[in-house]
This record gives sequence, structure tokens and C-alpha cells, in this order.
Amino acid sequence: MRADAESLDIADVTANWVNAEVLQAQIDSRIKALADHAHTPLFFGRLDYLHAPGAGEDGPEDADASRFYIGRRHVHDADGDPMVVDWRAPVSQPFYRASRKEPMDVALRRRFGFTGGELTAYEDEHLTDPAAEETTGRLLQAEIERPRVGPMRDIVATIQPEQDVIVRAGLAGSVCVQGAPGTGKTAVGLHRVAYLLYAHRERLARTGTLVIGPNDSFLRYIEQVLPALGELDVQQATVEGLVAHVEVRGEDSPEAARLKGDARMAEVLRRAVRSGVTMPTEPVVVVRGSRRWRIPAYELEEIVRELLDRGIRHGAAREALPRRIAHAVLVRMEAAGEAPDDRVQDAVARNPAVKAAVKAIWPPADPARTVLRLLSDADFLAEHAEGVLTPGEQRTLLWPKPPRSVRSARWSAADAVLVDEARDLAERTPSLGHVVLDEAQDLSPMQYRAVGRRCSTGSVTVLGDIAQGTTPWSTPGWPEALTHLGKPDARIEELTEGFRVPRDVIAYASRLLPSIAPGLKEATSVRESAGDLRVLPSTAGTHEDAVLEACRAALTREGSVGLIAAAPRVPALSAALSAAGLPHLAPGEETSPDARLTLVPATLAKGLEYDYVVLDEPAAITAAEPDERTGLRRLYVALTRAVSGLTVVHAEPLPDALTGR
Ligand SMILES: Nc1ncnc2c1ncn2[C@@H]1O[C@H](COP(=O)(O)OP(=O)(O)OP(=O)(O)O)[C@@H](O)[C@H]1O
Repeated sequence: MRADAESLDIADVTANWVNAEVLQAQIDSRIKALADHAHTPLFFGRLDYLHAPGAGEDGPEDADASRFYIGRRHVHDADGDPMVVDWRAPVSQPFYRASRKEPMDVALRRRFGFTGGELTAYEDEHLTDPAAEETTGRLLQAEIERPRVGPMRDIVATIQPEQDVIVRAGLAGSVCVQGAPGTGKTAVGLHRVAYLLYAHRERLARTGTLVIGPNDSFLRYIEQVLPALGELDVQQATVEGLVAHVEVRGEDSPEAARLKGDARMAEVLRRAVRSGVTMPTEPVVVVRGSRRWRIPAYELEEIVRELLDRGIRHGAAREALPRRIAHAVLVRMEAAGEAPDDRVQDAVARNPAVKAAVKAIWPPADPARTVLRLLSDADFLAEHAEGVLTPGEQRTLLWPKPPRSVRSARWSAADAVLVDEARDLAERTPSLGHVVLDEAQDLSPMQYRAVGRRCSTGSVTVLGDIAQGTTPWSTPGWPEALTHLGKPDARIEELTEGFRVPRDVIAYASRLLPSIAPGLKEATSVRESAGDLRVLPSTAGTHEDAVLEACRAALTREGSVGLIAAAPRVPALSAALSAAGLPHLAPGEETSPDARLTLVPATLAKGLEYDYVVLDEPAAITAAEPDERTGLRRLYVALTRAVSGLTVVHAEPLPDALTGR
């Protein structure tokens, strides 16, 4: 297929160089999509149906027509006959869902096992044979237990039934997934995008798809999953990246940040933007030829009020206003016996007197300036926050020293979200076809709104875990988050089977659940190994050596190693690792067989995983957060990154919630 694409000669079919460029770009992207991945086999499964699909129950039992090889993408032979069907095709679905209880007309399901691109094993399930034994799924188990090195990989070969239900949910509905650490939320979200792109290719190519993650190192960790599935056009961003209209150089107190993220700010902004409209006090007089047409101020006011009441965007209303005024002039012309047509209306709308009136009544909105004024002008804020924010809250919002201009202001991340809201009040934010929002528990209501307007006419997949919420404004529950997103009717699903964290480790971390998220169920682990859990006390003098020793021990094993520590301790640990001759990476830098140790500040650990985790000083991790609950949640995140083993090294006492005291 790649050779076919490469040998296409477009010299004769393109009339001009523009066509040639466009066509060549399309061919190049097809060749790219067909690139060979030496370690990614073309197929991983086979289905033998009882009857050829479509032939019906009574159809002939034709072996060729009822046997399908399932792979990452569609592959055909030189005659165009399918050799491998795409995992997303309807005919592939039983590979993920069929069971002995519900065989879905499948007689045999075969899984192929590969080692470095070489076929080394297969495993059969005879779903309709009553004599067949329930298989243990050793290939699946091996896939789950496989050591992790490098960026996240796809799970197409082993998507589980409860995950598949979410992956293949329709495009129209929005879905929200609550899941404990390692239950595959991120994996499911990415595969869902790939599925939707397959099922609704044209529509989504037009409207676009976006994956939102918590930070850039996380995005780098997941960025290769979709390209490996042949999907190259999915955008990735952080919420900060989406709302980067002003340069963020400042930081808020937790109190101010929480308030700026509060949904009530939307009402304050709405009023402030509206206040840019001034009621007319002067009539508009349009001179045409020898006649003068006069629209009195009270009639202009009626037009303005009507536009305000319609609640349309500031910019759209501003565009509509000159035509409304022109219409009022036309009504007068007609009353005077003239017969003006559309062209006259256009001309009147462009008349200098009308333009001047529009400029005075409805000046263009300036979103950043409006927010700047709210945060620096106490009277302006009081006027628009009246009845919405208390005087105390208003004081919290005000900058201690008002900046001189939009450029010189030290905007915070929460301010940028406010500017984004104000921009949307001025001009509608374009909506994408589908948005996947990962680690969604950490967003403020105003951030949910920012994401929501980017999928206002599309749908969203929300992924998160309430217990891992580590911002002061993290959401108390999904219904609330979904309301702010503008998708109150989204279906809420729960994933409970953990694929990452081994049994003993998840049980240890789950001791924190009653303190950090009382309502949540403990995750189960489908991992075969109980995990290597060690809690090593040290002393102030020997602590660093104990940590280095634990890292060395972890590096004797196969796979990646993460040393997770409170952010303030990272520089010292980095120096100690270097002094001890242990090369290490920062999160997001790609691990490789030669560079397997990553030093991870606890604040960046979310969403990542390592085969062996060495956890430095839990008390320091909790102490680095503004309050106890956030501290314990941060610790919970750090404790749940390990795939094979976790070593906790502590000189200070462990938090009570962890020791059960
Ligand atoms: N069906 C599956 N087959 C094999 N591996 C899986 C499967 N589902 C998930 N995994 C693996 O389990 C690990 C955890 O998955 P993922 O990171 O998506 O979980 P998560 O729920 O997003 O975790 P967190 O809450 O920590 O962000 C990943 O390595 C993923 O590849």
C-alpha cells in the first residue's frame, strides 16, 4: 500500500502548481500514515465467525468470508481485497466484547503474541464450544505485565469490555469517566478519539478534535499513542495553552485563584462587558440627497435594549446595530412614499452618521482591558459584582498595585481564563467536534467553561478521579463539573479494574481514600504480581544515601524507574544523583534502555507511570501543599505511579492516614 502511494505520478493530473502542492501534501501524509513501525505488528487478533457477517444465521458457512484478522489499520492486498480489518470496524467489535456468555456469533477468538515485532505465540478461545475450558488470557496478562520503557503505548490489542463500551460510545453523547489510578482512563480517552475519527472521519476532519492534558510533560508522554494508531491530526493542549491570550507571569494566592475560578465570575464579566454599551442620548440624522431622516434617541434606545435582551454576543450585536438603525430610517422613507430597496439599506448602514452613532453606543469589546479594569478599579468591580460577590471577596480580587497596561500586568493563570471568558462574550469561540479532557478533576468552574465553549456544538469525553484532585478548586463531584462544561446530561461511567498498580501497592495507597475522597470505591488490581512494596525508615543523616541506594536497587531491575519527591527537594536530589554518578531525566524526557531513571517532582507525577517508583519523604510531599487534604491527595497520586514496585523512604514520620494511626 505504501509502495502504491509512493509510486503515484501526479504530473499529468494537476493543472497548476497549487493543485500539485495540495495533492502532493495529501499523498505525503498518506505515505506517512502508512509508515512501517518495526515493533508494531500489522495484526494482533483473529475472529472466526460462525456465519459470514451479513449472510444471516442461515447463510453458508464459508471459512474465508467469516475469518478476519484484526489490526491497527486496514490493510489490503494488490487486488484491493482486505487482509487485515481495522480494529474500529464493526466486524472487529466482538474481538473486544464477545464472551462465552454472549459469543456474538464468534466461534474462535485468537490473540497473537509478538516479541519485538516477531510473532512468537497465539492463544485461542472457543467461545461456542461447550467443552472448551475458560482460558486464563495469558497473552493479555503478559501484555499488562510488560515492563514500561519510553512513552505511553496503545492498548488496541487488549481493550477490555468495560473500556470498549466507552471507546465506542456514539459521537453525539458526552461521556464522563470516573476511575481510580491506572484503570486506563487516559488510554480509553485516546482510543475513543481514534474510534470517533474512524467512525465519523469527514465530520471530525472538518470540525477538529482536541485532547487536553494537565501539563506539557504529560502531553509528551501520551503524544505517540494516536500517531501509532494512524491518527496524525489530533491537537493536544493544556488548558493554559488554550487560554494563552495574555502572558502569564504572576501567581495568585490560593484564595484569589479559587475565587477567580468560581463560576460567579462569569456573571461579573458578563455585566462588565455589557457595560461597554452606552444608551444613546442624541438622535441620528441621516442626510440623503435633499432629505434628512431623523431617528430620535428614545427609538435608538429601544433598538439597543432589544439587542441587549436577545443576549447575543457583543460583537454580533455590534454588527447588527447599523442595519437596525438603517431599518428605522427605511421605515420612515417608506412612510414618506419612497420605495427604498436593500441597497439603500446597505448604504444607510454605512452612512457616517450611523457609523459614528454605533461607535459611541456600542464600541468594540476589549476583553483583556475589561478584566484589567475589574481587577484594578474598585468602583468598576463593585458596580458589576453587586449582589454577586461580597465586599470581602471583591477586595480579594483587586490587585494590590494596579498595573499600567495590559502588557505590563502580571497576569496569573486564572486571569487568563477570565480573559478567555470575556473574549467569548465578545465573539463566539469556535467549537470543535470532539474534546477529550483528561485529569478533569483539577479544573476550576471557569476552566470547565473555557473547555465547554470549545465543544459547545460537539461532544466531550471527561476523564478523571476525584481522589486525585490537587488544586484548591478541584471539583467536588462530576455532576457539578459537567454542568459547568455545559454538558449536564453526559453519561457518567466508572472504571474500577486497575491495570497499572499491583495489589499490595494499591491497597497501601488506598488507606488514604477515607481521608481524601470518602465516597469512592477502592480500585481492584488485575495485575498478577502483588507488587514489591517496601517502606524503609531512615534518619536525617542517612536519608539521602538510602534514597540513592533504593534507586540503584530499582535500576538493577528491568523497566523504567521514577524517583518522586516533593518539588522543593528536587534540586538537592538532582545534585545528589549526579554526584553519585546516576544519570537522570526530567518528566516528559523520553526514557530509553540506557536512561531509565526520571526525577519527578510530585506536582508533575499525575498521569505518569514507572515500573519502579522510589518515593522520597512522604511528609515533605504533603507539607508542600496548602492544606492537609490536598497534601494527602498529592501523596495518593505519587503512591499510585508504580507498575511493579514501590519503595518509600522516610526519615520523618509517615502521615497518620497512611499508617492507620
Ligand atoms: N486494557 C488494557 N490492556 C493493557 N494495558 C492497559 C489496559 N488498560 C490500561 N492499560 C495500561 O494501564 C496503565 C494505566 O493506564 P492509564 O494511564 O490510561 O490509566 P489512568 O486511569 O489514566 O491513570 P491515572 O488515574 O493515574 O491517570 C497504562 O500503562 C495502560 O497502558
